[in-house]
Amino acid sequence: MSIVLRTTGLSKSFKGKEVVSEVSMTIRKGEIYGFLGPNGAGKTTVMRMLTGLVAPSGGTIELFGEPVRRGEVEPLKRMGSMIEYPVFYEHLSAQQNMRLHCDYMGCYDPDAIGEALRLAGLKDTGGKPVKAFSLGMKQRLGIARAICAKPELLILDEPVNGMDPVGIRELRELFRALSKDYGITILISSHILQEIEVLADTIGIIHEGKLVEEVSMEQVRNERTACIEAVTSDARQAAFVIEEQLGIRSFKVLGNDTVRVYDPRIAPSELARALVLHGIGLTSLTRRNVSLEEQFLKWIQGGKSHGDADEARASKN
Ligand SMILES: Nc1ncnc2c1ncn2[C@@H]1O[C@H](COP(=O)(O)OP(=O)(O)OP(=O)(O)O)[C@@H](O)[C@H]1O
Repeated sequence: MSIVLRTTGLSKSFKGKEVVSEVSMTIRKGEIYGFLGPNGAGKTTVMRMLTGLVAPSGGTIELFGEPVRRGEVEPLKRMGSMIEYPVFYEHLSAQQNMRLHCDYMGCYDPDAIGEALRLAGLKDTGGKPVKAFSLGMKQRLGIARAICAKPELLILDEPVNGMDPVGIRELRELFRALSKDYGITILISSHILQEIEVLADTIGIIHEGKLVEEVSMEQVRNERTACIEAVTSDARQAAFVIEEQLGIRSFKVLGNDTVRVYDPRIAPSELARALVLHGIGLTSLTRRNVSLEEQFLKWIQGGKSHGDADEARASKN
C-alpha cells in the first residue's frame, strides 16, 4: 500500500518550549488513521504543521511521496482539512460559503457543492444563514467544505466535538463512506478512545508531544484476545518459570502477584501445571481480553506494548 503522508522527527516549539517532539508517523493510502491523545497532547499542532498553517521547528513532512518545502501549495491542493472550529461568513448560506471556498480552491465542478452538502447531510438548508446553524451543522459544513474539492487526504481535527450521539453516528458513517466508497485517506484526531476505536484502521497515540505508539487496529484486536491472566503467590517467580521453563517471551508482570501471558500457543492447563510444579501458588487463572482502554492508559503512562518481556525481566532483577 502506498504511503500518503510520512513525517520524520517532526517537532514544534513555541517560545522555546517544545510541544511536539520528534513525531514520525506514516499514513497509508485509503486508511483511516486515528490520531489519539489527551487534551493538550499536541494533535492540533501536528495537524497545523501538516496543513501548512504553522511551520515546523524541525523534521520533515512527505506528502504523496514528495518532501514538502516551506510555503509550497501544490500538495495542499490535494488535501482537505478542518482544523479546530471551522470559521464561516456567518451571514451567508451554506451554499454561498461553499461557493466562496470552491472559487478560492479553483474547484469548478458544478456538482461538487451539492454533492458535498448532500454527503454531509446539509442539502436542505436553503438560504438559511450560517449564524442560525447549530454547532453540529457548522461541523458538518466544515466537513462539506473539506471534501468538496475531492481531496485525496482529509485531515479532521476532533470533528465530532460537541455533537450529539446521533450526529456522531451519522458522521462516523460518512467517514467510513468517504474512505471505502471514495477512496479518501483520512487522518482524524480525537481525545476519545471509543470514537477512534470503532473507526480507525491504524492508531497513532500522542502524549506530551511524543508519538508513543503507532499500531494497526487489527494488531490491537488480535493481541488483546489472546491473554491468560494468572494471579499467583509470586509474580516474579512465575515470570521466571514462564520464560525459562516454557520458553515464552510474550508476557507481562503486573504488580506482585499477576502475570499476563499473550502467547496463543499456551493452553491455560499447561500454564497452570508448570506453575504448580515449580511450587508457585495459583489463586486464579483466567482468559481475558485486555481492553483498548487499558492498553491506551499503559501507552500514555509510558508502558510498552505487551509483546515485550523487558518489564518482566526488569522486575526479576
Ligand atoms: N500558538 C501557540 N503558542 C503557544 N503554545 C501553544 C500554541 N499552540 C499550542 N500550544 C501549546 O501546545 C500544546 C499542544 O497543544 P495542541 O492544541 O496541539 O494539543 P491538542 O492535542 O490538540 O489538544 P486539544 O485536544 O486540547 O486541542 C499545549 O500545551 C498548547 O498550550
